[in-house]
Amino acid sequence: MPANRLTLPSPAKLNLMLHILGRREDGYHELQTMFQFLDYGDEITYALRDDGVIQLHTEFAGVPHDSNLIVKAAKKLQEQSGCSLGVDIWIEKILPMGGGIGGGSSNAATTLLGLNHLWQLGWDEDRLAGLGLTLGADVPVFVRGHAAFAEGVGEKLTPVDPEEPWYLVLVPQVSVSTAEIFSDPLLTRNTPPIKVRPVPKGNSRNDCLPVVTRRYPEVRNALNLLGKFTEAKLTGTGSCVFGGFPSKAEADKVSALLTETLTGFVAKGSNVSMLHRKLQSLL
Ligand SMILES: C[C@@](CO)(OP(=O)(O)O)[C@H](O)COP(=O)(O)OP(=O)(O)OC[C@H]1O[C@@H](n2ccc(N)nc2=O)[C@H](O)[C@@H]1O
Ligand SMILES: Nc1ncnc2c1ncn2[C@@H]1O[C@H](COP(=O)(O)OP(=O)(O)O)[C@@H](O)[C@H]1O
Repeated sequence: MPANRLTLPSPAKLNLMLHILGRREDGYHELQTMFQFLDYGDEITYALRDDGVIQLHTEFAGVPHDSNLIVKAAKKLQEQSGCSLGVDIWIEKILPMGGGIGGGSSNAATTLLGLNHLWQLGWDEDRLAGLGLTLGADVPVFVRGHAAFAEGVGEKLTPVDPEEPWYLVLVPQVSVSTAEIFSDPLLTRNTPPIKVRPVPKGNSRNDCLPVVTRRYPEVRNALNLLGKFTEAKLTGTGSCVFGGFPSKAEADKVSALLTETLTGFVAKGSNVSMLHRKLQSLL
């Protein structure tokens, strides 16, 4: 008997570097970025319904039910698969919104994989990633579940295996809109593409950083404080900043000093997402 209830993790991601190569005719930007997952994230529970209704029971401040990426992902999958089943959904949300750690995209990907399992659709990963891309540029990497060098708008993925340090992630109390940063006239949009693989060391810049720090003093402050202990970087379009440490103890030590005044958390970097590790254990 297949389970009629499923609880799955929905991990965060970091952009270890992010270069902006240019702007396409549709306004989207061509990127080169490196994604790695964190063993840290939300937890989503799905319970099967046989009446076709899709109901998210957890309320999100500022996000109407039908605009939630969890609901959008479920509805699209239901429509495109012609499935007559429905689902009740609850989420324990710990990932900050607008933090550049991909919470919304991750929730959408977890929902696609979770419902593919619960509704027994048998879709393969290519098909799920294709549907995911229509929900957001970052969804495919969460569907694939392996750390990746990404090109295009983030959909051309090459699996990579960077080191897996412990990270201290600081969460400045501001929500940064991705669209706002990409529409800033001062954004660097002409970084030459990296053509050799693996990506040579010294390419860890994030082209969004100058624009984000100019607009958000809170992010500048977090980068300065963390930068006293390790190389401090911005993930995605922010607001979160992060730094790597060789052990949990060292990350915890710096965390104890900085989280007196700032919000943050410590988590292990991971090249195989915890969602995929959990799904593997169900098979
Ligand atoms: C740049 C990244 C790096 O991971 O930023 P974060 O959002 O994670 O900070 C992502 O690719 C973001 O992906 P995602 O958050 O899914 O973006 P989307 O919802 O698809 O796009 C939001 C808006 O940002 C702009 N946008 C997004 C991605 C891109 N490559 N070029 C763009 O110009 C577009 O104006 C778009 O309408
Ligand atoms: N399930 C969801 N989780 C988080 N944000 C969501 C979700 N559904 C819709 N959103 C919207 O998407 C925006 C971007 O969210 P998120 O992916 O967390 O940020 P980022 O891409 O900066 O990491 C939020 O500000 C919110 O309005």
